[in-house]
Amino acid sequence: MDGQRGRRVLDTILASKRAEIAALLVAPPPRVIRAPAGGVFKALRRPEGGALRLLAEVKLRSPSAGALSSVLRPAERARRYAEAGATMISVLIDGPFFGGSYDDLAACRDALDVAFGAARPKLLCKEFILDPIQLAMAAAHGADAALLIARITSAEDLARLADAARDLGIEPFVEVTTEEELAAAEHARARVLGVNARDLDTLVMDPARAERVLARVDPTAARVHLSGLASPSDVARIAQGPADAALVGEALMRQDDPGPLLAAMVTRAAAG
Ligand SMILES: O=C(O)c1ccccc1NCC(=O)[C@H](O)[C@H](O)COP(=O)(O)O
Repeated sequence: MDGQRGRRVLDTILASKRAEIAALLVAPPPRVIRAPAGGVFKALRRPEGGALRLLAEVKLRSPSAGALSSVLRPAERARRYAEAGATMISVLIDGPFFGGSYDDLAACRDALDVAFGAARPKLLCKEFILDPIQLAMAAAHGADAALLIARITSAEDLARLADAARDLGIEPFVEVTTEEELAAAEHARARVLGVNARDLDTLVMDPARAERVLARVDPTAARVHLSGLASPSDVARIAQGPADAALVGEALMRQDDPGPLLAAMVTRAAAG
């Protein structure tokens, strides 16, 4: 995909978010509140000599891939991810571009609570967050952590949003692409840091740049590789580097039953 198109996609997503935020600010608050679990940082840290943690994503479609599998409903897919060994489940809640919703997040949380109780994987709300009202929605619908994308905010707004997330008891999971964005994440005191191999302005994958930026993240943080992993051997390659965890979306979403592929990835995450 060319760079111009990527920038247009991100700009269109952000324009749609601003309209959604305006509507959320005048809507009644959600009626059911689901308390966050805490412990996200610890869950994502890789023990000395231990296995890379895996995060599995629910995204029904994406601007780069188009439609993905919808055979399993999000809650059933989240349950399969948990059974196959995911430490965290990321739920894309954007509707217009990714086919998700806050209701999907709540359904995943309720299903995981029933099936696994306190041993359930943590839940990440993946959204283009520009305003604290979106964090309140994420918390109410069952998130333990919320994605904050350094590319789409100023450093000061990123720090304010990270504080607002902590005030709600959810972990700010800050996504960066470049060294400059890493500095903004550090200013926001993020301790869970994702480095995206996909540049959101161009939608182009650059694993070498992701590896370079990840190597510069404070080693006391939970360091997460994001995007572009398609196979167990891709996971094994990341497991040999400094990352604590890696997130897999599209490759799992291409599977009607993601269990076998995720289980094979979990095996290679341990073996390196
Ligand atoms: O996935 C996209 O096309 C996309 C477009 C614009 C903004 C964000 C986008 N994706 C978010 C992500 O980076 C991924 O969902 C996530 O890291 C998983 O990546 P993958 O395993 O490559 O699906």
